[in-house]
Order: sequence, then structure tokens, then C-alpha cells
Amino acid sequence: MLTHILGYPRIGSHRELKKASERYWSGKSSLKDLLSAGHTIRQQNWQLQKQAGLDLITSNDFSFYDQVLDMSLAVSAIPERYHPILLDKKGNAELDLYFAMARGYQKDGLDITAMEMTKWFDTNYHYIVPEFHKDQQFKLFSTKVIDEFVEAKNAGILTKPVLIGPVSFLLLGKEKENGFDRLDLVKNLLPVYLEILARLEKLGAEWVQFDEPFLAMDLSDKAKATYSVVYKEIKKAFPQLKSILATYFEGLRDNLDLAVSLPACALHVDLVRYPEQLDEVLAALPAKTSLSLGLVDGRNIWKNDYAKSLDFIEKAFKKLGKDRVFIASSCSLLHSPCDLNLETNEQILLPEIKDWMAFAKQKLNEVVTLKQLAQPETKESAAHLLAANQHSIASRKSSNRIHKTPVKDRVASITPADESRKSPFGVRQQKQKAALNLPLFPTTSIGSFPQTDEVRGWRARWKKGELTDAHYQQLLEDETAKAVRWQEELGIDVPVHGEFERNDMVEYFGEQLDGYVFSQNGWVQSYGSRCVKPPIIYGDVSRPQPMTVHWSAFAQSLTEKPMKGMLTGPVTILQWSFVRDDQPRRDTCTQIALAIRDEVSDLERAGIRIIQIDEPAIREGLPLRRTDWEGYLQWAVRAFRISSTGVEDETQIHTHMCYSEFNDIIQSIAEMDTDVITIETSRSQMELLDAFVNFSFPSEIGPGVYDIHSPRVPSSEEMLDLLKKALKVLPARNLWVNPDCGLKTRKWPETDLAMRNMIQAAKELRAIVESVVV
Ligand SMILES: Nc1nc2c(c(=O)[nH]1)N[C@@H](CNc1ccc(C(=O)N[C@@H](CCC(=O)N[C@@H](CCC(=O)N[C@@H](CCC(=O)O)C(=O)O)C(=O)O)C(=O)O)cc1)CN2
Ligand code: MET
Ligand SMILES: [Zn+2]
Repeated sequence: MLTHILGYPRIGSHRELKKASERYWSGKSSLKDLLSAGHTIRQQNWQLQKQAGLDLITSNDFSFYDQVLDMSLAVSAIPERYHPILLDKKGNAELDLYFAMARGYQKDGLDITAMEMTKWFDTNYHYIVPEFHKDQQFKLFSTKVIDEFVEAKNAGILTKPVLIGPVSFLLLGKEKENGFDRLDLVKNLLPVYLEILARLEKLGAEWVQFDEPFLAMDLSDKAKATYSVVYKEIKKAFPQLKSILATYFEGLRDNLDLAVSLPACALHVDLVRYPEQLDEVLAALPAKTSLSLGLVDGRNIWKNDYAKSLDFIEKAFKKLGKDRVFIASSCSLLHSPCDLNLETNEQILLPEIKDWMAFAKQKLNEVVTLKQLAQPETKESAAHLLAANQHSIASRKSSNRIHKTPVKDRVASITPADESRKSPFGVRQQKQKAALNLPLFPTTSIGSFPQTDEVRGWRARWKKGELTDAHYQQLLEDETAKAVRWQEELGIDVPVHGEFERNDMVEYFGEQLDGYVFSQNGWVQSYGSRCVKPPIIYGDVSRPQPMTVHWSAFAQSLTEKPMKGMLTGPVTILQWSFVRDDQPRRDTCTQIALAIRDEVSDLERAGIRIIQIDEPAIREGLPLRRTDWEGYLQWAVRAFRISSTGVEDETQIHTHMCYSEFNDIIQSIAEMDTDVITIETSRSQMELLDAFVNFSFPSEIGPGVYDIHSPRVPSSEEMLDLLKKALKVLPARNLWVNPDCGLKTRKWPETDLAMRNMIQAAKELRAIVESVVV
């Protein structure tokens, strides 16, 4: 019986990697410093796994930005536009090329856009999308996976390197032109994988983990056939190398026959997400294959219920025998915060509730303890751990902090009238045009403005008690007033207050809702150096008092323009929190929806005429298997409608979504019945608009014209081009002009330049359209 995890968080328990990367990017430290920060984190992670007593220790789970981008660099899937970065030998290192692909490059007379970024399955982690071309050739370029294996070996640890499997790598990418299928590139790609494996084997690697999450997704026949070919070839070339084929985030379901037919030493299944699959997997597993049981939840912070896990292990033992069973985390711990022991403030995280939790470091111990409890020879000595665990599990089940009758009663008494606006969109649009009197192509932003070190510093000092409430409030009001004046000067039609008071668009709301607790250090990587600290829902959720009204009303008092109120929607609050697992997600979501509904009413009452309810995570929450979509969409759309429909026709409801891949769910998005939707589209050159060609979307739309994830400043010409593209498929009266998303990660100088260019593009578009009309 072997224990392992599929990967460990790489940000460092105090976000050391984030800090080191940002220092490097801003020119404040050398490449050597950054490389050394990476080295330290890897060593620490290996030592942690070793000390915990795991049998297999993972390598190549470290990444300076993203593990998919690492794979692109490994196989030289480097789009041509980046070639000048290395070719002109400006002293750039491989890592500079890598960061250019991730973040764009505007230096030395070069101006190169970043690669596209999208969500990693249904998580809040983002990966960099590989770009593929017809007949693309691959070759070994970055040797990171090999270097890190050697690095660990030199430290006395023979690791299990993890690679994104070739089929998943191809499926994760995108065809940059028509006329080919990226799966056909496998014949060019596979030799590079074989070369990597040859090098690893030569260096003494015994185990390799291939992450093939797509094996648990809906697959085409062609993808299935590709799987068979690829893993047969790998087995043929390396009959001695032991491979673990890792699936996660879903069940194998209809791919079970395929999965068990692939020649791997071990198959890993996610029993947290899809526990139902154990019996059929056990029944189908070939005689020599081992099964890695993904029992410890990599996606949530609740303690593992050992009694429940031991039942699974027992079942697997009976069928397979002890030697063919592995105990593991359900997926990589990348999605877990690092260390619960760092949560020492009992006012912030009550000890009673903390006792219900486990972060990544604790999960290592859980995996190892489960093995001890499963083996007769160690069972006795670990018995006290089982007892303590069952005590925590029982304490959570019986706690009186969790269930609140008034919240449950209110959910039960929701009526159909609580789920619709008073009039249909056409009527509302007329009334709103009259009430708001906005120009054609109104300009706006998505809500946040730069969260400077200064603003974050005020909050940090306030939290430490070094600033009084009044002083902190005053500083934020000054910053808000400055932002309102700046927007007036630029001539933005629908200003926002800037969200300076928010640490994060979800954590901020969590902090004001009952039923939530927080960590001080529970950071999880979102993309690159950016992290989030998901708040934790442990009980029934309700809103004790208004959450945003002060800020919106204050900002509105400074301008005649309609100030846009800014809320996060129920699905996104759910999706970006750690969620209780003792009731269906939909029930928790409905509770949040009612809290937001009350906030919307309070904003309207305070004179706010435009309210944006952000739902960037509605797409990411979509089940990974199509057969499950409808059920989810039904409750998610209902929750949004409960939150947004308690207003007069004249009040304009906006929503905002990032990540434009929702062509398939456009009908459901229409059913959200908002007045305006702003969406991320610029990195994909307005590809999203394809959906509108076939589907006449009922409401007004702001397709993002500027990529806010990159420090690059777009010109007004390129934004005008995107707007013209949008006008081909959208009626002029419905088109808004805005960036892709909020600007909190940007600096003020680039924000000022880019927003001025954007306003200029809107003006030019108005002039063009007016000249045509006249
Ligand atoms: N939850 C969530 N998910 C999301 C998004 C989102 O906005 N929120 N957006 C998309 C992803 N985009 C993102 C964009 C930006 C950041 C981001 O800026 N994160 C910040 C942290 C934000 C935060 O919580 N800030 C806190 C804490 C800041 C902090 O680091 N404080 C220091 C002290 C600071 C000081 O002394 O000056 C500390 O705790 O050590 C605050 O402002 O109060 C970061 O990585 O730096 C994250 C995700 C999708 N998923
Ligand atoms: N209102 C939010 C902001 O501007 C929306 C962000 S969506 C990830 O930051
Ligand atoms: Zn966004």
C-alpha cells in the first residue's frame, strides 16, 4: 500500500513565490533571487511530504506561473510572436520568455500580447491555454521536469514527477486556425514525451504521474482512440516505468472501460467528487493494475471523516489485496490553503470551528494516518488519531452554530414573484433610456480600480489595530473621491466607486455575512502570482446589515452621473468560498441570494439607479459532464434572479462575467434577465460574439475591449477595431464600451492611459456611426 498526493501548493505558506515573482517583474530583484525562492519552496515541499511519511513524493508540481504553460514550454509549443524575445538575445532568460507568454511583453520596442488564460475545469485556478497550429512540430525545449527531478534526487529524494498527460495537454489547448484537429498533433507530440520519459528513467525515476483529467470528462470517440494509442506507445517504450494515470474532478462513468484498458500501473480516481464509482471501478480493474483512492479532499478544507474513508479502503482491500491499493488526495492540493497551524488568532477562527478543518499540510497527515489505520500492524498505535478525528466529526454534526430556523423559513417561503422583474426587458429598456439618458455606446468600467500597495497597507494597518475605524474610513473615502473625480475628468458615462474598501470581491461579502468564518493565511493560487483567500461557509447564511450602501451612496453624492452599485452574485460567492458539505450547494446558494436581494433593495432605496451583480463564476460552476448541466443551470439562474429582481423597472441591473466560453449556455444567461451584461472577450478577439450571430441576445452587452490581466496598454485603434467587430453582430443601441474585467491588479499610470484610449475609441465609434446616419 502506497501513500501519495497528486501535488502540493507551490505559493509557499506565506505566499513567498508571489512576493518573489512580483519583485522580479517590477525590476526590484534579480533572476537569481527568483530562482532561489523557487528552489527553497520546492525543498520545503519535498521535506514536508517526507516528514509526513508519504511513500511517493511528487515533483514538477512546482511552477513559476502555471503547470500547463510549463508543459507548453517543455514541448516547445511557443507561439511565433514570442520568438523575438529569445532570438534577439536581449539578455532574456528562458523564464523571461515564459513570463512573456503568460503576461504579454511591452519592452525594447516589442509589443506582444499574452496567451489566453482560462479556468482549470470547475476550479478558481486559471491556466494558460496552449496554442496549436496545423502540422505543428514539437521538440524538447524546457527541461524543467528533468531539472527538478535531479534537484530532488540531489537532496536525497527520488520523486514521482508529474506531467500533464499528452491527451489532456492537447485537449486543454486551442486550434488557432481552422482545418485541423489538435488531437492529430499527437504523433508529433508523443516523441517529445518519450524523450522526457527516457531521460527521467535514465536518471532513476521509478514512478511517473500522468494527469489526465479529461479521462473523467465527456470524450469524443477520437479522443478515446487517442488515449489508447498514446498509452500503449508509452508502455511499449518504457515497460519498466511505473505510471499512475490520474483522473480527478469527476467520475470515470462512461469512460470506465477505456480507462481500465489503458496500460498503467495504477489508476487514480476521485472518490470525493464521485464516490459512487468505487464499486464499478473495482469490478472492472484488470488483475495487475493498482487503484489510487482519492479520499482526502483537495478542493475543500473540512477534515476527512476517517471512518468513512476506511470503509472505502476496506472495500478496495477485499477486492484487490493490500498491495494494489494506494491512498491519496482526491486531486492536487494546489486548490487547498497551505497550513491550518498558521491560524492562531482565535477571534478570527474560533477553535471550535478550526477543529473541523484540515489544510494542505494537515491533509498530508490525513493520507498517512489513513494508511496506518488500514494496516493491522499499525492500527493500534494510530487508534487515538481515529478517536480524535471522530470526535471532531461528531462535534461539527451536532454544533448549534450551524442551523438557523429563520434563514431556512425564509428560503422555504420564496414565491415565483420573488424570481421575476415587474416588466419584460423591452419595457424596462425604454424606461431606463428615458431615466438615465446615456449616450450611444456608454462607457463604464467593471468596478475595481487599482488596489495599490498604499490602499492595501491602510487595510493591513487597520486590521492590526494601527489605524482607527474612522481614520481608515477617511482614507478610503478620499481614495474613492479621487477616483470619482478622475472618472469625471475622463468623461466616463457610468462611473463606479472603485471598490477600494474590498480585500476581495467574495471575501469582503463573506466578512459581512453570518454563517461565515475566515482564515488569516488560507491563500490559494488563482493565477500566476495572484492569490485568493476563500472565506469559509460553515452554517446558514444571512445578512445582518447593509454591506455596500455606504460606499455607493457616498460616491453617488459626488457626481451627477449615475453611480453604478457593485455587488457579487450568489453563485460566485458560493463558488469562490469553501462551502459546507452537509447540505446541497444549491441550498446554500439560495440563502446567499436572499442576502444579496436585500442589499439590492437597500441600494435602490439609497438612490442608486444602476446596480451590477457580478457573476464571473457562473460558467466555472457548470458541471463538467453535460448530462448534469441542466440541473445546475436551473438553480444557479434561479438564485441570480432571486438576488436581482426585487427592483423597479427603471433600475438597471447589470451583470458581469469573465471567461467568454459560454456559447453553449447563452440561453441560460439570457434567462438571468439582466438589462446589461459585460463580458471578457478581448484576449480571444471577440470570439464570443459568434454566439450572438445565431442567437439574438435580448439585453444590452458590453464585450470587453481591453485585456486587464496584462500590464500592456492597448491603443484606441485596436479597441475601435474590436468595437467595430462587435457592431457587426450587435445593434448599436445595445453596445456598451468597457474593459474585460476590474482593474484592481493594474497600476494607475497604465489604467489612466488605457481608459483614456478606451474613451477615445468610444468617441470615434460614435462619430463613425453618426456620420453614417447623417
Ligand atoms: N475570490 C476571487 N476569485 C477570483 C477573482 C477575484 O477577484 N476574487 N477574480 C478572478 C481572478 N483574479 C484575481 C485578480 C486579483 C487577485 C488579487 O489581487 N489577489 C491579491 C489578494 C487580494 C486580497 O485579498 N488582498 C487583501 C490582503 C492583501 C495582502 O496581501 N496583505 C498583506 C499585507 C499588506 C501590507 O502590509 O501592505 C498580507 O496579508 O500579508 C487586502 O487587500 O486586504 C493578491 O494576490 O495579492 C486575485 C484574483 C477569478 N477569481
Ligand atoms: N466588480 C469586480 C471588479 O471589478 C468584478 C471582477 S470579476 C472577477 O473587480
Ligand atoms: Zn471579471
